[in-house]
Amino acid sequence: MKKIKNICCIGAGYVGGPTMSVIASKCPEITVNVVDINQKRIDLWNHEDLDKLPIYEPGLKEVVGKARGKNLFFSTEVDRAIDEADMIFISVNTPTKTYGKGKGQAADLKYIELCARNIAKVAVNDKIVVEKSTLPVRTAEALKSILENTGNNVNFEILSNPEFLAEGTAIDDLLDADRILIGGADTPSGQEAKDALSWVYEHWLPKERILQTNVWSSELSKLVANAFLAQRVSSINSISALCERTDANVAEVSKAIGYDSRIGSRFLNSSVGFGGSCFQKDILNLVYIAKSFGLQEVADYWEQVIIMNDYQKRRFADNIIATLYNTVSGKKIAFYGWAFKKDTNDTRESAAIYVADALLEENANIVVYDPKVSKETIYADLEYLGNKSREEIEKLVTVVNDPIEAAKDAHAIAVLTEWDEFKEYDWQAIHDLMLKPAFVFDGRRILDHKKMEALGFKFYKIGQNGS
Ligand SMILES: NC(=O)C1=CN([C@@H]2O[C@H](COP(=O)(O)OP(=O)(O)OC[C@H]3O[C@@H](n4cnc5c(N)ncnc54)[C@H](O)[C@@H]3O)[C@@H](O)[C@H]2O)C=CC1
Ligand SMILES: O=C(O)[C@H]1O[C@H](OP(=O)(O)OP(=O)(O)OC[C@H]2O[C@@H](n3ccc(=O)[nH]c3=O)[C@H](O)[C@@H]2O)[C@H](O)[C@@H](O)[C@@H]1O
Repeated sequence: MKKIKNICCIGAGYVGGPTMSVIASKCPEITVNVVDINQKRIDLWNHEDLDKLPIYEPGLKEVVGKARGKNLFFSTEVDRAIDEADMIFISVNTPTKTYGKGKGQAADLKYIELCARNIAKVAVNDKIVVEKSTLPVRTAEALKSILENTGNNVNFEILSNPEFLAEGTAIDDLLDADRILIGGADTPSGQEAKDALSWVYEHWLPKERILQTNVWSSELSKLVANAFLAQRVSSINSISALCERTDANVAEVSKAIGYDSRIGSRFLNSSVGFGGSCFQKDILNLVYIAKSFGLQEVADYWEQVIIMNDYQKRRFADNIIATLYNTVSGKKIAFYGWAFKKDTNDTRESAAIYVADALLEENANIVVYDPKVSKETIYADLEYLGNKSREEIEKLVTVVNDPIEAAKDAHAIAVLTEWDEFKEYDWQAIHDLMLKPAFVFDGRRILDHKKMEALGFKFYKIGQNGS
């Protein structure tokens, strides 16, 4: 069996960085080069202070600290890394297209294509090329065509190996993955490539968890896994609206249905809406693919997951406005949390951005506190939406490093991320500092209804009326 000696990963982002760090730490005999065109990002990966890594992920700095400089290297020398590698992972971003055909739905594959052309140009010996990025089903076909038509007559074996890690738990997810999915061609060289990649993962995972399939099943399974997960969140969020009208409690409903082993209890936490760089992007991609094959009903079915998520974010913002006597103009509203979930500094598609946008439309003054997100990121997120100028945003939105300061003289607090520290605050002290009546809108269901009411708050929790 072919034993891989040198791996190159193109793309040092939320997936490339942690994934390759774990591979390097578990496979000391393999040299792993993680390369990126973003010099600033690479400099941070190489920062001597491990607290300055470009990504915050529990356990990441320990893994990087163990392997970096030994068999794990971060650099911008893309061509050299491609040349030296037997196996090349492509882990670049695949955002939703913002222009042209498929705008707003299809995946933008320009970065993938650039990688393929670069690999083809540089490679002078056979390579296994692994799709790590999430891609539309049948992308491997396009990759193969580019590699074979622009390459130096070497053999490229293409595998699909989608990543299932979740941010905030990336290291644990990688170390103890439920499964590893490897799609490849059903030919002797395809089988050899699949076995070579399986061997890498077998350094720390039992063989039974490594699934081999054809390429198309693997590519499609990644989109389907995210669609099913997001669908569960939208399903329970749709029920949260019904709970608020009927005095049912969404947590009790989740628990009651989750006890059914066919349904299962995970991923049934009602919230202000799912965020993150992938759920929406991947479902839109699935919708686009279904439409492109003329499967309109299939497309409509999955699009509803996004529609429900948008509804949930809007509903949360509308409830704040309605509860604050139908006007938030000039009122100070503190946001606790900006990241799309706890334990990450990632804010892509975070519900907080959309709730803020809706309140800014009503001229609210927003003060944000998030333990891991920078001021610049928050401003950039709002600017990216394009509804307000940078100047207007800076006038209406303040970012602070202290949750108590955020609460001072606020009309309301909205909890947008489920950071553990929010549960530990001295909420009595916070209440004392706020204007009265002091409103708290819990979009993450992390605070106790009875306690908050006993402290004097007017307390609103997604999916639940009263205690
Ligand atoms: N973020 C997540 O939790 C997960 C993401 N994925 C998928 O993994 C892929 C990557 O996602 P992230 O790591 O979050 O993206 P990211 O945006 O954090 O990182 C991508 C990196 O690729 C680099 N890059 C782009 N084109 C390049 C090129 N031609 N040469 C060298 N570097 C280049 C960018 O500079 C960037 O640093 C996406 O397809 C995503 O859908 C899959 C599972 C989980
Ligand atoms: O392809 C990807 O990018 C990844 O997308 C998700 O991972 P991630 O987005 O990092 O985080 P999740 O834990 O899935 O949370 C996504 C969003 O749903 C929300 N959520 C999740 C679970 C839940 O019960 N309720 C809920 O509102 C979270 O707060 C968050 O905003 C998947 O869980 C990963 O398996 C996948 O690899």
